[in-house]
Amino acid sequence: MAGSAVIEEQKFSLQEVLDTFKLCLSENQDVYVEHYVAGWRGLVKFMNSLGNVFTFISKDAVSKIQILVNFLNGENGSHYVTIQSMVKYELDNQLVDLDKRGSHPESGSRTLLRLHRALRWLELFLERLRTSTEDSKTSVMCADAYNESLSQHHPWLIRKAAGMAFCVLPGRPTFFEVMNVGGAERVVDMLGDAVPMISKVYQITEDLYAQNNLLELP
Ligand SMILES: CCCCCCCCCCCCC/C=C/[C@@H](O)[C@H](COP(=O)(O)O)NC(=O)CCCCCCCCCCCCCCC
Repeated sequence: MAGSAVIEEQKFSLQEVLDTFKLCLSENQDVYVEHYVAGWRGLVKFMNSLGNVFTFISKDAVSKIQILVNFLNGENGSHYVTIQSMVKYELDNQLVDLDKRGSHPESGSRTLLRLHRALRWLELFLERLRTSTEDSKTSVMCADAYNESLSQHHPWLIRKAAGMAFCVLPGRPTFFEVMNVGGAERVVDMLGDAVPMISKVYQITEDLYAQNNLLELP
């Protein structure tokens, strides 16, 4: 048993994780919640393999993933198959706290919005990684991507803690190794494939939330 766990760990590749985001889009450009959360699960697994410093970040991501999985497996699960159907169902049934937190503090819509904002960070970070050179610093790329996106939604204390976590990110060579995709050239190819996909999922979600005035959900 222990042996097979090790083999499984060896097989883990960021390529598979990012491929999950490809599965998110339906023919009609709806976004499947199941694959969206599976993508995040994989990312969290990757982040955990980088060290314990990231635990406070992964804990929050895991609890948000769990909220969405619970909806998906719950009695109203059929409404949670896509982000589009989830938003419609929750809005039609007044299941979202729109202005301030009240009786629905953990709606699917507000929970997914948090991951959606983090997806923008991921898109920016991966794009930086793709165009980086041997002497680029992952900590700087990560911080720049964060400051340009997610940090705007975080209070000072979280920004401080995130900044400290970035400082202990492994350097680019180790980072690429843990991704387990192959040499730098293969990583660049893989990212060239994955980033446009992630951008698309991000943009579709962003448009949906904007149309419904949900971008500032408390
Ligand atoms: C690999 C480096 C990992 C750097 C991760 C960068 C993101 C930094 C985010 C810091 C979040 C700190 C935790 C707390 C967050 C919450 O306050 C906050 C608001 O929630 P609330 O409205 O319910 O209170 N939550 C959030 O914004 C959601 C954050 C979700 C973060 C997920 C990060 C997963 C990172 C996956 C890394 C994968 C890297 C792959 C690159 C090849």
